[in-house]
Amino acid sequence: MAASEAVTDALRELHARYAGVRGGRRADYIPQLARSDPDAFGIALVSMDGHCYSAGAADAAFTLQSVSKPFVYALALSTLGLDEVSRWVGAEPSGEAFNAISLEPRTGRPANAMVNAGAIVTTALVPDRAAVPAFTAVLSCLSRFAGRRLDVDEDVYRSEASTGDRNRALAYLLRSTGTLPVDPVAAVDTYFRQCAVRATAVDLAVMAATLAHGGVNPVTGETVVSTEVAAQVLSVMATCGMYDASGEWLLRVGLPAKSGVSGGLIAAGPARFGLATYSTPLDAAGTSVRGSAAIGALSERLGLHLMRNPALPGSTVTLVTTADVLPSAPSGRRERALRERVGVVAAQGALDCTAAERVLYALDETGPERAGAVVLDLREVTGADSVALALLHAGLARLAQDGRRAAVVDPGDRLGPPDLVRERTGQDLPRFGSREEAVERCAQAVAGPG
Ligand SMILES: NC(=O)CC[C@H](N)C(=O)O
Repeated sequence: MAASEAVTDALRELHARYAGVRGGRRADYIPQLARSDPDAFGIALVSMDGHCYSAGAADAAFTLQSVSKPFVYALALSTLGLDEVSRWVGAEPSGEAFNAISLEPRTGRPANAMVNAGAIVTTALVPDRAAVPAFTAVLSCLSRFAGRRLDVDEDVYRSEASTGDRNRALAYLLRSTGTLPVDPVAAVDTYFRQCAVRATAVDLAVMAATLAHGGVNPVTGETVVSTEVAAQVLSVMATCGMYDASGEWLLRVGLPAKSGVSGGLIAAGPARFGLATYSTPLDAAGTSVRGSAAIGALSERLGLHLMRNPALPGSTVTLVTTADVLPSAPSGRRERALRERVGVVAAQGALDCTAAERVLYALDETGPERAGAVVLDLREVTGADSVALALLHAGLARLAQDGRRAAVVDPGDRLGPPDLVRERTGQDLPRFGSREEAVERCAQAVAGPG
């Protein structure tokens, strides 16, 4: 491993830059957390291919605390669906601290699943069965996100259970408004256990990467939750994950994230990376000071801000021209004139909706005055998602309606099976193995009989 060490070097550089930052205070309302090492600082990054990079104390274990909340929300969503979960817990930023004693005025629901009140309800929604008690389901879900068997830090659990009256008070308040479906004592106990689950920054980065990867753990390959649920969780993390600092965080860092009072912090770059840090001194919102500085810098350095993510220009269409200018064009006048009326468009890479629009626009650029027929060369296309395919098929159908002939160079069947193409485009689209063959046939067709 040498070349990819450059990624590790970037993390080491950030680690060195922020390790000396002194601000913030460790949480001490859970007495055991005040015993943590304030100097321990770890950073981890996991790619969508499951490659792990880290710097500093990325293997030091600590308790998840509120970082557990999005994953248990994912479990509740997977079990009950968004509509049922939303009957119990909202999805609006509260603008308040994580432990605020406040519920939605009209419904009595907690504002969202990231604040304590909402997380207690979310945990209470996890079915508690004799065969699979609620906490067993929670621990197994968190473990699948992490890709290894996690366990509970019993000291931290006992420390919070013996001092957590504010959360118990919240649970009783919830039951009084009819928004806690189970016994408050049991609900809070499961919630405290979930908060005391132990993991490392590397584990957290794998968990964040699983959300960023549409619910599939990129290290183990296991589908932990559906793509829909992963997107729902990331949405709530983006608007509510940092409590009363969520708006500012989205503005500056631009990533769905979740903080915890034990010093853990995760952020997810959808389809890009899972990021995590560990450092215990916290700011006023309960976020790790070094962690937020490091993840903010990493987002900036890697260009991860969700709203500043332009598609690379010109990376789809590699050629828009008429066949008469291609190197293989014959010298005869008549042949050249016929080939002038054949447009050629070549595309490359993976096609999504943005790329498909570029291809369709390029097809139009070759006609109709200049070219009567068009050859679409898809040999360098590596794949197309269903949205791109639907757009391409519809575009080819429109071309046919306009009376333009089309042919594709598509030996890899990137356009989909011929039956589907026929159904969607309303024609038997001629397919060729080489561009030259396609151009020749189109030129003959444009010339017409004789
Ligand atoms: N922000 C947090 O990490 C809070 C979690 C902690 N267990 C609590 O309920 O107070």
